[in-house]
Amino acid sequence: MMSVLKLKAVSESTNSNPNDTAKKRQIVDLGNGSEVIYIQRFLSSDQSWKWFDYLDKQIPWTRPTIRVFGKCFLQVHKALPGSSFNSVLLNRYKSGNDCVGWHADDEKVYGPTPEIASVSFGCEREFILKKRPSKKSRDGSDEPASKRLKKSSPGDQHSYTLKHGSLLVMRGNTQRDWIHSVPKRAKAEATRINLTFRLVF
Ligand SMILES: O=C(O)CCC(=O)C(=O)O
Ligand SMILES: [Fe+2]
Repeated sequence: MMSVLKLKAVSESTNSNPNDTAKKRQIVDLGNGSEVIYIQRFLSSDQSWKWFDYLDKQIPWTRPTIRVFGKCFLQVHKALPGSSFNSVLLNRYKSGNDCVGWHADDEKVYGPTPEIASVSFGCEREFILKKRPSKKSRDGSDEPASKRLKKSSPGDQHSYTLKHGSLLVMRGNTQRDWIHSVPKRAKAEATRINLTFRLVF
């Protein structure tokens, strides 16, 4: 499913204005140590279209997902002091028919509390986070799943429209307690490219 590709550092600057970025930063506390940060205008529209064109044309999109190790060429950590990333996964959604099903990025290589920073280019798509339907709840109670399901509340699902040039970060216990997806959207005709920065141990 994935291939490894070496990519040279191509740019050190993002053109993002730190004051503007700070204004638009939304931090959502999902509870129990899970947190999401969303910055709608992380990159300017022009800069984001340059990235889109570069990635769309230069990456050999023979597979839907490509993993790149090494130096991250977009300085995402500037917006996230204290965070570090050493790999980036590239996803291309040719149209609204391409999607990612419910999953958590909880593989052992990402450690116990993975931080995942996702930058989006091109067509807007919906990103949904949903509380993980676990067999045994993480808060210590072990009621059957049927009972817990009835307790689900609107706070158990969060949806973001990932805009061109936006940054969404999942951190803390988000991969342990939540799952996420990018569902099919019949109306989304254009291509979306998404980069997810991760720290692989
Ligand atoms: O395309 C996205 O925004 C999310 C992709 C994703 O969940 C993943 O690569 O693990
Ligand atoms: Fe994911």
